[in-house]
Amino acid sequence: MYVLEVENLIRNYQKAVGKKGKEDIKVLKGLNFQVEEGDFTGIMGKSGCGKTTLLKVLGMIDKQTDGTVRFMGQDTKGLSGDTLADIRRTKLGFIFQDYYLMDSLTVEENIMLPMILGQEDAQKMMDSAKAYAEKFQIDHLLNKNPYELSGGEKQRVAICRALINNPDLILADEPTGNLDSKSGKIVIEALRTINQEMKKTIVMVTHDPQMASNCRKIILLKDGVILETLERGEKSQEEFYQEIIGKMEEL
Ligand SMILES: Nc1ncnc2c1ncn2[C@@H]1O[C@H](COP(=O)(O)OP(=O)(O)OP(=O)(O)O)[C@@H](O)[C@H]1O
Repeated sequence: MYVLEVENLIRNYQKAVGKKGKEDIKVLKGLNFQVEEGDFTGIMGKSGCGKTTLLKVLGMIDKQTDGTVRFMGQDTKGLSGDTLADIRRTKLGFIFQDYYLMDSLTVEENIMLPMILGQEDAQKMMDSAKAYAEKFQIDHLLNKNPYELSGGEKQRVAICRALINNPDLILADEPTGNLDSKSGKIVIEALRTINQEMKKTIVMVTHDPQMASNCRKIILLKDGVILETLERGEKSQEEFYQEIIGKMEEL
């Protein structure tokens, strides 16, 4: 089963030229790929090549200019804003570099937020939040506010929030980008657990080859097209890391 099917995906932005003119900036120039259920797919490429743009379209935060994105077999093109918002809240989990936690809420409330918006039963929400917090060793922080936490702890809160509705797909944009290497390792370990134990499908943007070597597959973007897709296959993580480093020179 494909979680995502992307066909001829094009995303242009418009730039003002002179007083009245407009010019297209072509960012994604016709991408084709699929993400299978259970995949852990990385997206890599130079700064400005369109990684975040792609993740936003896959996460239905942004719309493509042309082409097709099917999520769980459904073409997202004709869906209303409300339907897209429902899909984002119930079927997708987002993890961002900057965490996007609400400082005015406790850690527990932050984790429960997608369920609160869905008006779920209070006890069910608290039980789920506690279970995920225990799984990622932040249960002792449930009554604190995000501003009292380290970056690595914040990102684990964001991971729990991303999982709380049992989504079909997790989208992560540079999830270790703001973390030191020790916290980054804890976060990537959490993502591996989510993928391998919980069988969640993950698409992760990263510029870090060490992070990327945890993926099963890597899409390399260059100049708005897919330069190559790397498969880990039977390679060890170290061998895959070396392959990624080699390919990065071509980006
Ligand atoms: N809303 C927008 N309007 C116009 N141009 C945009 C907009 N968003 C992004 N761009 C441009 O599109 C290109 C791709 O941006 P994007 O953020 O997707 O790149 P990226 O690969 O994620 O970069 P980085 O690794 O630096 O985060 C860049 O040239 C950027 O300036």
